[in-house]
Amino acid sequence: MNSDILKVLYSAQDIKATVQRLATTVHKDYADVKPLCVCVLKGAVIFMTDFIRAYDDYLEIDFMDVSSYYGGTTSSGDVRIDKDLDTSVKGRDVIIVEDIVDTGTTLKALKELLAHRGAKSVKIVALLDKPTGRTVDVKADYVGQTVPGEFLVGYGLDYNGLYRNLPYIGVLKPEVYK
Ligand SMILES: O=P(O)(O)OC[C@H]1O[C@H](OP(=O)(O)OP(=O)(O)O)[C@H](O)[C@@H]1O
Ligand code: HPA
Ligand SMILES: [Mg+2]
Repeated sequence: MNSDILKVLYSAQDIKATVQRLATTVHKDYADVKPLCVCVLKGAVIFMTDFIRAYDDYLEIDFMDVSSYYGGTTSSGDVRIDKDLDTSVKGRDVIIVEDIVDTGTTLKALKELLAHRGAKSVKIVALLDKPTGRTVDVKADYVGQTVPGEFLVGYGLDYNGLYRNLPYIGVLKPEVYK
């Protein structure tokens, strides 16, 4: 699996420091509230589990499965809800926890949906932001790292369902998907 990686962008240690910084920054804005952290399956699952443990205060969690990629390296532009939340977001301060903002399709749709359902506030914490990929107008409120326009894998990010379990984030060798 490691031999499929062209270069490592963020080591496990880099990611740990980034996640801790994000949790501390986000917490400052939620000092008096118990936010509902919504993990966007499956990519954000690794980030979410580390983020909530670095967040040293009351919070609740829930999960939503939204897909727009269907296994490839380019977005289809459509978003499909495969698993909905169990929790009502009405009146809640929601933090969407996402691994990467690329075209922005997933997060724009999700943010609008949760606001429409009556969330008191909806903010986005994204471990990675790939601004060169953006095709729709959406911005994460908290960003861990801004990344170049390459296809990344590891720490939750997949190619064809694989590489999510890499402890680091790296660039896949183009010959793997070409
Ligand atoms: O900004 P976008 O262009 O929408 O891309 C970002 C989304 O794409 C990936 O998820 P994907 O839909 O591939 O599903 P997964 O999380 O199950 O890997 C990634 O985890 C983000 O959720
Ligand atoms: O760079 C990426 N890697 C994996 N999944 C993704 N989904 C959007 N961008 C990416
Ligand atoms: Mg995802």
